[in-house]
Amino acid sequence: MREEDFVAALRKCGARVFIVGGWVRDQIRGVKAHDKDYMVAGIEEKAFANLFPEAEKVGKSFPVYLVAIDGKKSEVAFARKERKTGSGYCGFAVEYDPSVTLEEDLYRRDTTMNSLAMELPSRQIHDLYGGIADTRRGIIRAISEHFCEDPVRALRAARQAAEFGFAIEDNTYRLMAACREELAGEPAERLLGELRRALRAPKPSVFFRCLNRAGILAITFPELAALIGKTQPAAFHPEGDAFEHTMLVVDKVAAQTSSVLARFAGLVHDLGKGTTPKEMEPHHYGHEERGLEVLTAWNQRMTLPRDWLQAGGFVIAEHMRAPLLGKEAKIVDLLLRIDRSNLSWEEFLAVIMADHQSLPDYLQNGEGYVRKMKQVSGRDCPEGLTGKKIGEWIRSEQLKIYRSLVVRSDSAD
Ligand SMILES: Nc1ccn([C@@H]2O[C@H](COP(=O)(O)OP(=O)(O)OP(=O)(O)O)[C@@H](O)[C@H]2O)c(=O)n1
Repeated sequence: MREEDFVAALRKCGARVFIVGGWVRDQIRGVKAHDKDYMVAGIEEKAFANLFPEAEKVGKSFPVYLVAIDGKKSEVAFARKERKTGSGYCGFAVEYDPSVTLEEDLYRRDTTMNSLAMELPSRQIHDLYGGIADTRRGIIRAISEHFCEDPVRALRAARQAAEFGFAIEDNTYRLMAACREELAGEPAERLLGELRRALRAPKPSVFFRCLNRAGILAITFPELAALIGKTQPAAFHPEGDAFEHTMLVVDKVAAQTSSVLARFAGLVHDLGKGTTPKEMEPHHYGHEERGLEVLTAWNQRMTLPRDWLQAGGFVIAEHMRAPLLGKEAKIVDLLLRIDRSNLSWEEFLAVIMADHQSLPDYLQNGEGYVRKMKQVSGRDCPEGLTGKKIGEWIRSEQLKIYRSLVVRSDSAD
């Protein structure tokens, strides 16, 4: 159905139709807007369903319909009011009868930039809370004290600050802080959803810094908050403590690759520094082992995506020794391990480079070396070898190949 037909049918029944939220905000930002969300006011649900029998009802606590408009399935919601009845994001009573007005619907939303509505067909923008000015000035501002009614809005604000390069104003920080208690009871998937989107941002560090400034990093991601104040040798880390170092690394990885997997691995590479005994600081001997324990505990707390867990664990275990190996046999083992990991070479090297600033030849050219080494096949082994002996022969052949390649690349200089 064409948008204009959808709108005309509703207006014939006396309803008003709006595009709301992120799409309108992104028009003002002048960036390619994502999917349109529609909101209708002044119509009974039954009348709507009769008008669009092909619309698919979704949403449990309040009706949202999926309607094919201009070739895309778009969400259509009814103007609604929300009343807090208990804790957490389920503790709401929702009212959505036809008497609910545009003003009431916009008031229950999170921030001014997300409260803009474009009425159709006139395309008039309703800006009740100064959302246009805030969007133009890059300011994230809660509409009212209702902000705290969904505590995950605190993470949304921090994530949108990272995504758009916007600043959160002071009173909104206060409201984010007020979400503290209820955040502890939020489902992990909602927090991880925001973390995933924050990791896609150009500078993911902004997300963690905003949470920290609001005093809620320790509630949401205590493993990262534990890095704050953990000192490091100044000669190697002029940037400051282990948290500052982690923020630097995650942003550097983000500058190299759009891979969320690599960015997560960068985020967690030094988690073990958060549990270094005070008397050992500024050194963090054994932080690789401790880091794996912290990641395991984080996973028990939140159930991380399996591929994040794998990539994070791999980088935690390898990041210190990977660029410092001397023995060829160890280098060959490492190169084969990297190849078997769930990170691509580009992803792994982006993290190591962000952490160490430079790469030895065996890492820089590692992918090519491994490609050649993997050509060795057990089928070519000398007759009479069996079982373990075949494995040993393959390894010694791979080592020979590695040695020949390294010599060649050295002499080519
Ligand atoms: N916790 C939430 C989630 C959403 N919204 C409102 O619902 C709209 C649509 O939400 P959603 O599509 O999740 O996000 P957007 O803000 O549209 O944009 P983005 O996906 O870029 O975050 C938001 O703009 C906001 O008005 C809200 O008030 N509180």
